[in-house]
Amino acid sequence: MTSDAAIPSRGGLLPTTPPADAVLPERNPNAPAPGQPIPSHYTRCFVCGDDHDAGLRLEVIAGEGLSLTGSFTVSEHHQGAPGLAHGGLLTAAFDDALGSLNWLLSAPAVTGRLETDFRRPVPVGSTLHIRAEVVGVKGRKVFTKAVGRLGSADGPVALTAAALFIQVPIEHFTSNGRPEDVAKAREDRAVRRSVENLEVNP
Ligand SMILES: CCCCCCCC/C=C\CCCCCCCC(=O)SCCNC(=O)CCNC(=O)[C@H](O)C(C)(C)COP(=O)(O)OP(=O)(O)OC[C@H]1O[C@@H](n2cnc3c(N)ncnc32)[C@H](O)[C@@H]1OP(=O)(O)O
Repeated sequence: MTSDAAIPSRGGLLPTTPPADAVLPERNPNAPAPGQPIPSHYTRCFVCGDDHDAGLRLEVIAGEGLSLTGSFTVSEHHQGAPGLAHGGLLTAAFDDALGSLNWLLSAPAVTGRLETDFRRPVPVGSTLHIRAEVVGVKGRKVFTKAVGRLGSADGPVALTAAALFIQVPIEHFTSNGRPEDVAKAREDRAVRRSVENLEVNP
């Protein structure tokens, strides 16, 4: 067996399950109330933005505590195999739904690690219902998990996922994004709302 030295390794998998000393912080009092929408963070976001012709248009609703639900309908733009959703695209939906949990903590964060288990094919035209929750926080690390069900909130399980988010300063976005998009984003209504919610100044 050969090992591919060109692909860097972190020296073992970093877990998406929280350590024993992780905590469950209080929900931020300024976060959307249970039952209220958690808005998109950027109108051009492929998953949650409304300014994207082929986007997933994920809609997210805050749940109790550090939880939320989300849903989107698979369109013909989202195919991998004929008539079936592309797996990577389903993973993108979970990335965003799990990432939206950070609104409840009101701290900007990016995905460090994301795992998805595909348990059932997801046909074009079906609606995927996601339930996601924070399972622990340690320092800057936010541990999360989610399930996706077909057709309804208690439909058959199609996917399960877990992710580790790392909290970052707002400069992560302003310094690393393509400058012209960052400049335009200062006027983006969804970004402005995010920045207000996150209580940070871009
Ligand atoms: C006017 C404009 C303003 C714009 C504002 C916009 C507001 C919008 C608001 C909200 C947007 C949310 C958008 C959500 C979109 C959906 C989510 C995504 O798709 S995000 C994209 C994909 N992810 C990345 O691109 C990350 C790329 N990676 C990095 O940048 C770095 O590696 C980063 C920040 C993740 C960590 O780097 P370090 O230098 O800050 O921190 P270190 O020291 O390396 O790690 C801290 C701890 O985390 C662990 N860690 C780091 N990376 C890990 C990983 N990949 N897996 C597991 N653990 C990891 C480390 O082992 C360490 O743990 P120990 O404290 O030692 O226990």
